[in-house]
Amino acid sequence: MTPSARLQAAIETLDQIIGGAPAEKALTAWARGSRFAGSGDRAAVRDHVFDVLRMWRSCAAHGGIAADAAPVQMPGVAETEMRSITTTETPPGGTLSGRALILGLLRQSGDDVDALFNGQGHGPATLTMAERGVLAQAPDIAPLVALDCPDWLAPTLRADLGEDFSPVMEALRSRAPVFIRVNTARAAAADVRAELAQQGITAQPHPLSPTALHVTDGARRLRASAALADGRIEMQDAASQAVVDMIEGLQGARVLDFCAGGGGKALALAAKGAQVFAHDANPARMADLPARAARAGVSVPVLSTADLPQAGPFDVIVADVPCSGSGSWRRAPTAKWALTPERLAELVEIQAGILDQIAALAGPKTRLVYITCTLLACENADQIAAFLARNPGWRPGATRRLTPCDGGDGFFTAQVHRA
Ligand SMILES: C[S@@+](CC[C@H](N)C(=O)[O-])C[C@H]1O[C@@H](n2cnc3c(N)ncnc32)[C@H](O)[C@@H]1O
Repeated sequence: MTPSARLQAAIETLDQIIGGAPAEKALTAWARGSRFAGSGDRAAVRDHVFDVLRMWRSCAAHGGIAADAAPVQMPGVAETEMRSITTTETPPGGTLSGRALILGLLRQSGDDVDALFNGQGHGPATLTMAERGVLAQAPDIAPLVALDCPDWLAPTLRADLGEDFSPVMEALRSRAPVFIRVNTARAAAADVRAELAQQGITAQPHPLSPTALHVTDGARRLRASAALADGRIEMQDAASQAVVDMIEGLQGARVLDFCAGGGGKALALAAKGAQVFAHDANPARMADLPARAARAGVSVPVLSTADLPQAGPFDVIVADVPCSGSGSWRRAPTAKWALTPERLAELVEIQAGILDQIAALAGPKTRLVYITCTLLACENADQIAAFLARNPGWRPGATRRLTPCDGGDGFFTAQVHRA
């Protein structure tokens, strides 16, 4: 496919998303109906679509969508949770469309729109007079639109991030870097790097974690690598690895991963020599964990809620709680537009409940480790302060907050100990 044809495919996929289709479904449907597309084409179309999802507001504004244009219905989000995204002061007020969004994207990246919208082959039709009119005008983009920040959340993010607000919001507009975690129980990082290099995959050590390698070239070849297939590496963000590195004394420790989900943290904990037990309120989320653990050469027994009271005592209980995910909006950009004040309040309540649940499971020597991938203080430091206020028998321990400006996703971790 030509670069223009890939853009046209992204335009059509975005039209499906505007119509209410979840992004992944729309991309899969396009790929199924486009057997001629190779893996490079599919990757390029996906990149265009996700670039727009990350920069939806600014793409709409640069594409000439006016403030009163149709509300953006983010894919996979219940109607009650949908928020309208308005792009103020952007004449002349076209209709929201995949074509306008892609125009807005190209305008921001400085690409030659005329050369790409050339009407040839399967590429987009040539520019209309109205589109030429939009492109001819100097864009007048409000600062929060330029940062692709939801208006309602800006005061909170500003207060919580301080001078990091703009750099962090800017970073969240870009693609996330690709990281792997070397399973150091099975392989040395240097050997993995050398093996990957032979397959055309360049991976560099990263300061966030000694187990992290930043894949700077050939990331798409990872899926076919023997190291991934046999559990010597896992796909895992570097900051996600860094928060596990913070937990001391893991060798031989009995650790409960209370919110294990797919098991990313559980496997990282086990690789450090912990005897890890996995639990999740939604056991279906742990479906892949046994196979992943076997591949990594560890055993991670799954505990049901009914098993928990008898399974202790644990040296460490980790709660990688559900959160707004604001630290990982690069990877899951629709979450940025789907979050509402009501959902955030609900998450804060769930997190407080989980902290109380793990405290109730703790023995006299158990340490609690709270983890989120959010940047919001109400889900992070404030949550821990509220827990300590409710529970005078606990004292604060090590805390760390990472933002995308540190290189990985935004993460927060806080440990609490018996007073
Ligand atoms: C951030 S995800 C966990 C990610 C996982 N630890 C990893 O590293 O791949 C949060 C998980 O918490 C689970 N969860 C939500 N509410 C819970 C609760 N009250 N008790 C336990 N787990 C809960 C969700 O099902 C979800 O799998």
